[in-house]
Amino acid sequence: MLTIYNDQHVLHQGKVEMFRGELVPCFEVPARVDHVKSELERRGLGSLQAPDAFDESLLAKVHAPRYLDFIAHAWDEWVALDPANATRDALPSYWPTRGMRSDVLPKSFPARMGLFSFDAGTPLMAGSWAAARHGAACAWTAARRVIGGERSAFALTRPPGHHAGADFFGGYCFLNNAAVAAQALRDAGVERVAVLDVDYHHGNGTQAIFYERDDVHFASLHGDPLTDYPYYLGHADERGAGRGEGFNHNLPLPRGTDFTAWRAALKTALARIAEVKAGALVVSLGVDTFEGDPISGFKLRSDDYLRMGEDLARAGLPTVFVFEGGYAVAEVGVNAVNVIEGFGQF
Ligand SMILES: NCCCNCCCCCC(O)(O)C(F)(F)F
Ligand SMILES: [Zn+2]
Repeated sequence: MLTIYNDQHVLHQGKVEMFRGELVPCFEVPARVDHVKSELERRGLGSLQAPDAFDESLLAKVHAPRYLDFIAHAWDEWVALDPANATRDALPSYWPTRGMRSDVLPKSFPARMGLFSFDAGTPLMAGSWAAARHGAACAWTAARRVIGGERSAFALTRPPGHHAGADFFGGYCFLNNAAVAAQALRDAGVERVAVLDVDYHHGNGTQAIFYERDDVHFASLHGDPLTDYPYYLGHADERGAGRGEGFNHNLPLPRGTDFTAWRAALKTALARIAEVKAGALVVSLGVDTFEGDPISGFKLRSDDYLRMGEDLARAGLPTVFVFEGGYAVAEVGVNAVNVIEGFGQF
């Protein structure tokens, strides 16, 4: 399978994140992508390409212009506040909640950090924008290769994207790579695109971006939001709104879910994707469903990812894989590439 690789991902390397009430070293580290890349190369699974030159205006098809403008200049504003900030990651501290306003753009940079985010676990640093922007270019390029006739393509990138909404970052995500890929497929004339999110965490950003649309069907298997991040979206009763009614499909699963139960949910999600007659598939490929993942709660084992790849191939759709989560760093390469291998062998 063709892989489009974001060689600028190393520019994004957070120092700390807020986790269970204290600042801890970031889980979302460059080594995650390095392990996947070296495993792809070790198995000789297809070539690695750089992304095509990317027209940034494409981002405005899934993200709000005022958000893009903020993110693109956030680091410079952070350092302009205080030169000492150049040695610190930018993190939000205040957020608008119920009954407060988000239509007015505050002058305060810290206030805008909170307006455009939903957690304190997503540090922003000097190279974050460049890494995220190049990652979106990878997802867009992977979609273009599939439009051009490739059966599948893999956007190997970080930071991840599925928690990023039209105008907010969070969950280690700034730009929604899967949404960029889905929109690229739509722009190329695919009548209806399915986004299938297999990351442990619900893709709240992707759901929100397409929630009122019937041309992109969103399906997600994830840890039940009653107990798991992102907590405030991802319930089974969220079925879409307006034209989008019926084109959102959440399958929350309890902590401790093993592959047998997980695979049954995947079958249900794929059956619905066939029913809505999707012409192409974007997979938000997170492998934090792994039993050894430090921040997640499912019990999938490494060989299960081969089966997952085979099941995804059986859907018989042109497929764009976009790398999302997975924090058991030693095994993330084997687990992610097992999906790619399983898909390709089928
Ligand atoms: N007590 C729970 C703390 C949760 N901290 C944030 C978890 C973010 C997960 C990110 C991800 O894995 O969904 C992505 F794919 F986006 F990278
Ligand atoms: Zn995740």
